[in-house]
Amino acid sequence: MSETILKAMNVSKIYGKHKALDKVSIEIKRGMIYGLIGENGAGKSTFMRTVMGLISIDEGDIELFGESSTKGLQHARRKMGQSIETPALYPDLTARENLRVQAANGGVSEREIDNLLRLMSLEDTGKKKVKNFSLGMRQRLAIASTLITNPEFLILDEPTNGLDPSGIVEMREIIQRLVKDRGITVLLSSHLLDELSQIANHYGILHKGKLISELSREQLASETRQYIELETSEIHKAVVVLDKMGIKEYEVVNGTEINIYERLEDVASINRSLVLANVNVSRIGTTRQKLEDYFLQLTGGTIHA
Ligand SMILES: Nc1ncnc2c1ncn2[C@@H]1O[C@H](COP(=O)(O)OP(=O)(O)OP(=O)(O)O)[C@@H](O)[C@H]1O
Repeated sequence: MSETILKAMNVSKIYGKHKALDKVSIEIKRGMIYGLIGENGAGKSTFMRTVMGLISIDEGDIELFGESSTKGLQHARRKMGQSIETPALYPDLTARENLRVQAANGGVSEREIDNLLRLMSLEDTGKKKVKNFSLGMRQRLAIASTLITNPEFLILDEPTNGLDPSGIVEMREIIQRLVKDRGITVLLSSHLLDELSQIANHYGILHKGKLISELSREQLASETRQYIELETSEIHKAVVVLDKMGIKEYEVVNGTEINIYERLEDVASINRSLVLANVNVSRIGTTRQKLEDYFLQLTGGTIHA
């Protein structure tokens, strides 16, 4: 069993009469990229702030790297980095100069700064000043500055928010690289499940302060899997045709239904083959349960993006 990095147990946070977090329990193990998904106001930032110790909790317990005492947590938080409240970037300095300023207290070498610039795909920014950076570049530099202290656990609040599609892809690759190259465990948030599903390998769904579901990547994939639904009164004949077509990933659901999990784009030719073999097809079509539909189904609401 891999090491537990964060264990939040029944954490509640109340603002006045509003319960921003309601008994939230989350466990994050080393190497996970844990995606916290929820619409605006669901409590994502509040949860991240409690983990970082930026705000106090009203109920529950937080354990980090096995530490839960006040002193132990203080110590554990030194192994963490976060993008919730990052040091300001200096607009008139270059990426390298900014990192030098952040590194001044930490005794970080130029070589490590080189590594960080490379890791964040900022190595070619040369003399360009931060004020002329794109939002994506600025966000990557902000993450680089949190990496100066060499954290083992990184918390990123909506890291892809506001980025254009290519910036999103770049950020995704960088986060995956951080996990692969440096073994950093990551907790990140988004209000788009579709977006998170491409980065994270574990998901927690927050809704109105409550954690309503937790899933692994595999569970999410099977919950939202796309397939062809075939309805026929002649299941046995249909199976023979599918086998002949070399289709292996299918499931006979009951006496009249087969789910086909491959060749989703081939509905027409599957239908043709069945009909040519005199199979009586009453219905055939693709079910596409998109991730956002799944999210809405769970939360029973609308997303305010
Ligand atoms: N300092 C505060 N005082 C009062 N209420 C607050 C405070 N901070 C957050 N809240 C409320 O707590 C709830 C959760 O906010 P939070 O920022 O954690 O949501 P979120 O899921 O991160 O959403 P967003 O993506 O909009 O930041 C919201 O209803 C918000 O208005």
